[in-house]
Amino acid sequence: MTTLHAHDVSARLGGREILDGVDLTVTPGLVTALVGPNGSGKTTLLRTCYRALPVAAGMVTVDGADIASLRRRALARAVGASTQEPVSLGGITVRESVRLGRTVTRGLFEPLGADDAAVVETILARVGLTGLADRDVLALSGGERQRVSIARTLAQQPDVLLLDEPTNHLDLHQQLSVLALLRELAAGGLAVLLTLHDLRMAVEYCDAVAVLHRGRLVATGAPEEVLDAAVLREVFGVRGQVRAGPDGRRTLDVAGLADG
Ligand SMILES: Nc1ncnc2c1ncn2[C@@H]1O[C@H](COP(=O)(O)OP(=O)(O)OP(=O)(O)O)[C@@H](O)[C@H]1O
Repeated sequence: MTTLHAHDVSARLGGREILDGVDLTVTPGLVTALVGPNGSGKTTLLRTCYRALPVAAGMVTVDGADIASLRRRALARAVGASTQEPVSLGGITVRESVRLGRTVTRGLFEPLGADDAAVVETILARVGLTGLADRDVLALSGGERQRVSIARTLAQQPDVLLLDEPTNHLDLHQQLSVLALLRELAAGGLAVLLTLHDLRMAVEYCDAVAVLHRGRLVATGAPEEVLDAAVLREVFGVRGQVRAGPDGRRTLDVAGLADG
């Protein structure tokens, strides 16, 4: 099982410091939601964790190894990222797009075999894409494309799964099924970190939340511990609280905007 750590990570974009000394652990077996207001640095932090953006200071490690020094294929085996970038330019089918996830951990001339085809079919089925497998990726809705991006990352079979807003184009049924799939994968030992705007989803479906505010990680831990009235007010500007129901399920009640 593989743990990803961001150690005292700072990042700069356009000459501005976007992240400032972030320490975050992405633990195997848990689904961790990275939450925070617009512009707080969530996507930037995620990008440093899969080396799409170099850190200005600090280090990201997987099982103790600095990802800056990993070879491309070793990094792809350790860390997979589903981003908000378009899944491909088109002209390829959903199945072919998901197959691309198998190639990133291979050499250029290492052909895919029957095992790879079986993995692709299993993942297409798990993400509910079997019926769309022969469609051109450009002929899909936003939500369908989002699932292709997730499926392609899963096809990579990484130990740490990073997802940038994996549910933002999905209808409620698909949102819940993606979150259920992530929980299932985490139960199998994967470390999962996803950015999420929907705090209710984070509270109800994630094991842990990490709160970013103005480029700093202000709290991390179980949702009911982290999202207290003060954090909801000061970071998110709302009045609210996390409640535990009699069945043990957590819910987030938001009463309205915080004063001022
Ligand atoms: N290329 C860039 N150059 C300069 N600043 C940038 C660049 N990209 C992003 N930023 C700034 O970095 C900050 C953090 O952006 P980021 O996308 O990480 O935030 P976020 O928390 O993911 O936001 P959102 O919830 O709106 O998606 C924002 O203030 C944004 O304007």
